[in-house]
Amino acid sequence: MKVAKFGGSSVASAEQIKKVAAIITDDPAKKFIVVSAPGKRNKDDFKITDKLIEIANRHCQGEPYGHLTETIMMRFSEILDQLNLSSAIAEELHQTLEEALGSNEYDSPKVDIVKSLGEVFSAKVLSAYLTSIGLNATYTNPETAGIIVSDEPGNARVLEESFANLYALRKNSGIQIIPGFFGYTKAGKLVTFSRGGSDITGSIVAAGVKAELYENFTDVDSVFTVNPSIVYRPKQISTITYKEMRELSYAGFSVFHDEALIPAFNVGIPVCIKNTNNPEAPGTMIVAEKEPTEQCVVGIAGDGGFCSLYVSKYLMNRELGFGRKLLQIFEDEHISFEHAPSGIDDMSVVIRQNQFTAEKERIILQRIQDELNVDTIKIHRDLAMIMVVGEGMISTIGVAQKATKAITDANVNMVMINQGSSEVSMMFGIQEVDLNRAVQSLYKAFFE
Ligand SMILES: Nc1ncnc2c1ncn2[C@@H]1O[C@H](COP(=O)(O)OP(=O)(O)O)[C@@H](O)[C@H]1O
Ligand SMILES: N[C@@H](CC(=O)OP(=O)(O)O)C(=O)O
Repeated sequence: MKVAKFGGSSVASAEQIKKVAAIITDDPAKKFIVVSAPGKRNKDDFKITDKLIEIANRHCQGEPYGHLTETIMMRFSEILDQLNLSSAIAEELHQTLEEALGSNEYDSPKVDIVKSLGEVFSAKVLSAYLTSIGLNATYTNPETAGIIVSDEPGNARVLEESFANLYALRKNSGIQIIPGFFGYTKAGKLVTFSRGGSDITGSIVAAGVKAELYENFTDVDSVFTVNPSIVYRPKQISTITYKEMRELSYAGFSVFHDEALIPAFNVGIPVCIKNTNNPEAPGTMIVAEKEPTEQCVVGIAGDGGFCSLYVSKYLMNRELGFGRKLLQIFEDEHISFEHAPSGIDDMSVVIRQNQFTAEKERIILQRIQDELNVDTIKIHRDLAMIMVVGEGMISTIGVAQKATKAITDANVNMVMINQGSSEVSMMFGIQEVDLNRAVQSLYKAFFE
């Protein structure tokens, strides 16, 4: 039995939903279907989730949002109309949205309820359509399915008991359609995962029902060795390990959420990335282990939006607790760090720039001066991190040399180099403006 997740691009229009229905009809093993909210129909289009977030924000700030509700209603009405389904689902969406918005007060749990509606109604549309073509399909809410999550609005984590709850769904007959992207706390509050989180729901469901395979349907034939918006028609990856994929997803391969691997990995379920628009293509298999190949680098990813705080202090290495005290300051300010490369007398803390508001920066710099008595503090802004990833690179001669040469050939300055402790990646910090040039040069060096 398989779990299939269809992303926003796969349910963006009636035409796409018909392709999804054909894929489900063709494979009776697909018993659990997870769907995202309708996404972009072309590159200039909008995602329903973005509009819902804008509605919630405008509502909280007392700004008009009627035109956005209208836009969402039009998209759903058009889909329903073209699938010959009753418009009742669109009316229900309108009513649910108004109820979720309720009072004028800013209330973050309500934002999550509003954000989830794209997935809820996408799942309702798909189950109605599958039923209309004669399949036994039922809409299953994550609460009924037993997906229990932590109370972290917009950034939920799955709780262990979910898996046993989901296993119980196996006894139900027919095809169960589950909206992705959210779960419920033990107290019954709806909380969403981070953006792109329907991939996480798919993985949780696959782990819970002990599926033989988790298929993640999107709009590309495979995971490519590099983001296709940076390199034209890059090489495809046929097999990749969980470890490699997690590093690459984290570093910018937006095709699959980096938090979506662990649930499936923990119970040994392989994941396959496939194309709704070309289901015949074999896709990319994500597995626990693979045969070593001569080419140890499997992919190159890069992402911007980082900044780094560098401190140096003579004899830092001999000062007991220095690193802990520095990181404690970030923790006290509720800032999580991404990397913390260090030397004998210096240490950098790399964080996501959007966490580093002017106020936080002032407090952190002040505390470092007052409490740690450092010699130097420097902030590097607008950084990008590039990850060169591949199992086996730790025992392959010349990978670092090839990578640094490629970055140098692109005339890009390296602000930071870090051989990840994971042993499957090498990280380079560069200025964000240089990202595409550096990635293109690395691609050429490793894959052309
Ligand atoms: N290395 C990569 N391989 C394949 N696709 C990638 C990669 N990096 C980024 N992408 C982008 O990810 C997109 C698919 O993810 P996403 O837009 O979230 O799809 P969905 O709507 O199915 O959830 C692709 O269209 C592609 O532009
Ligand atoms: N709709 C949500 C969740 C999701 O996973 O979407 P997609 O499959 O389109 O990336 C979002 O936009 O974040």
